[in-house]
Amino acid sequence: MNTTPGTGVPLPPASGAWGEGDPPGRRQWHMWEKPLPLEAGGELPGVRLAYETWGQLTPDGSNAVLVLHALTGDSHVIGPAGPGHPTPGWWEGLVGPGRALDTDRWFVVAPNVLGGCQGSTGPSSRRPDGRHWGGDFPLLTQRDQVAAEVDLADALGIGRWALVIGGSMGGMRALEWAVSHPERTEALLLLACPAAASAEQIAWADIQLHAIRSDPHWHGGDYHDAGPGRGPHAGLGLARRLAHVTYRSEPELQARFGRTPQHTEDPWRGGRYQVGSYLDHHAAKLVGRFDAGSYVVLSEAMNTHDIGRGRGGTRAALRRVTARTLVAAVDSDRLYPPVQQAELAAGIPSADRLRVVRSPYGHDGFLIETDQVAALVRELTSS
Ligand SMILES: CC(=O)SCCNC(=O)CCNC(=O)[C@H](O)C(C)(C)COP(=O)(O)OP(=O)(O)OC[C@H]1O[C@@H](n2cnc3c(N)ncnc32)[C@H](O)[C@@H]1OP(=O)(O)O
Ligand SMILES: N[C@@H](CCO)C(=O)O
Repeated sequence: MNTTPGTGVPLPPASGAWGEGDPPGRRQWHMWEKPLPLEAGGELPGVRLAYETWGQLTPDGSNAVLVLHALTGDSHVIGPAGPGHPTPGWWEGLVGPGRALDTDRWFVVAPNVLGGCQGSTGPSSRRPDGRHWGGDFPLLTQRDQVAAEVDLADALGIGRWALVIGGSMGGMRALEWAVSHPERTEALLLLACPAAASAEQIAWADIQLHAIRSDPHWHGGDYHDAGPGRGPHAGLGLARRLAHVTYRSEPELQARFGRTPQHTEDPWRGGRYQVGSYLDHHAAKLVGRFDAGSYVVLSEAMNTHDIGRGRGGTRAALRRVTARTLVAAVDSDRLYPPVQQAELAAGIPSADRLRVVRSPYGHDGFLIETDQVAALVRELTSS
């Protein structure tokens, strides 16, 4: 078995690893019958969205909740790792019987984002002619991704979501839902996301894109047929290392790792500090479960995020939202700082005051502080 050097984490085969195959489990697929028209022009044929659901849809369709994942998430909100699900659920504490999104009450739907690599159409998927999309996969925007999710909602018979919830990239799509389809979004919970990607967010993403594209195994994105274990793994690993630092806070890293060497390694003689080893670990885990092409497509899509584009600017766009809304910031988030969520809370007429998730963990706080997120869900769904 090929493994990421020095980690033992298995590398995916370059071909057939993502976006294809129908592993057993709860995952289902929705196929678009027509090509999806894209905001940047052109269209995407053969679109499919992978999704998972929990609970039962009521006959009037009024209890549906849409959960939207972040950059490297997937449809597997809860449940163990298994075939097709390399990680256990990423919001385990939030969804299930007796939890804030109580599946005895709510019908919870979680799609894998368009452009992703866990069942939905993305660069590692095959085009109608059988070749991988690779570097020919078109530029997507959040609006395209939401348009694909609208078709899924229609297919499931959901005319209006009782709640749309998302953090980070998922929050961008949740916002896009509420702005483009206010009549279909009854309540909205936005976590750690902006109205538009800022210069700094674009800058961090650009550096990550450079890391991937400068990997000699990138081949312009056409590496999916390169053979088992071949792909821009080093570039993707670099991108994840950098991103992961932005996902955490400086005080957390300092308190947790300080200047401590990793076990018996000596940083003065080529060994690693603990924090370097920690980043190596997260890089290797991502390389083992995620497609670099999807990472590029989704990062570029996040860079296009600007809720006011073509809508008379951010303030005018936010005024379209009619959903009962809560916006929450993570107090230590240096990637999507609270000032961005304050702008959302102030600009959405139906939003209550900005809520703050207290966490030492930085941006990842929206994934880690599930008790605080659960309290916000309960507040929003009890009224
Ligand atoms: C919606 C979505 O975003 S879905 C995708 C979410 N999941 C991911 O992004 C996976 C990457 N992980 C993360 O982003 C974060 O780990 C979270 C948010 C999921 C969880 O955060 P935390 O619970 O604080 O985990 P933390 O960052 O401390 O990482 C723990 C891991 O680091 C490892 N680790 C800790 N210190 C070191 C070290 N010195 N050297 C090597 N590995 C280390 C631990 O062994 C543990 O490994 P494991 O996850 O394989 O069991
Ligand atoms: N850990 C999250 C952070 C981005 O919000 C992810 O990988 O999706």
